[in-house]
Amino acid sequence: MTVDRAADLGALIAARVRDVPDYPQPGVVFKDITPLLADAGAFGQVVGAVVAQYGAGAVDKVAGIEARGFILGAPVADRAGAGFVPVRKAGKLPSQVIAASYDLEYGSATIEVHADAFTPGERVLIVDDVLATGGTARAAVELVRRAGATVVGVSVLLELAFLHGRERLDALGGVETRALLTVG
Ligand SMILES: O=P(O)(O)OC[C@H]1O[C@H](OP(=O)(O)OP(=O)(O)O)[C@H](O)[C@@H]1O
Ligand SMILES: Nc1ncnc2[nH]cnc12
Repeated sequence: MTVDRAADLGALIAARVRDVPDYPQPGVVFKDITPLLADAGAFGQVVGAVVAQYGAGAVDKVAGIEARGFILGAPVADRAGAGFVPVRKAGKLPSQVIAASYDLEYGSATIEVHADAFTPGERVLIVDDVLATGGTARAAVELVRRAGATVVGVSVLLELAFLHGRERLDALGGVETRALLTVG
């Protein structure tokens, strides 16, 4: 019997991510990952699946995007044998930063990384929970590249295809976008 592990994991994610209508504003269906995080088995499988996309040792740093990208990105970095770099919302990092601004499904924001977070040529995997319009991930790619490092990919738990984030990342060129589950 053939077991489709990707389909199994997709079904598990679909079962553990809760839709919250009209949050944080009317018309938005918010994808709440907290039930998945609270399930030890599901959380572990998700982290393992992202690590397996590239294999341990294939990336030097994992860049996790505040806030939910921290929750996934830090254990991915640990299991992949990589360092972790926090990509933070503006004004939170203490030392010299580089910044990028962007729009997302429900507003606009600025993210920052420390200017010395990456060594030129380092292989960086960007991790977040949701890819929606792609504004956040695109800004993160821009920051990593401006810091002189190489983006090997963007990995997310959940892609909202109807918001076309993947196309925005594809337009940058050289970015491999992977989602454990794509909806819409
Ligand atoms: O593809 P986009 O349209 O850019 O949207 C995706 C981003 O939106 C959410 O973050 P949010 O800014 O809500 O921050 P949070 O993780 O702190 O809740 C999510 O965690 C992604 O980072
Ligand atoms: N609908 C959504 N749910 C969760 N996070 C998001 N980020 C952008 N859009 C989102």
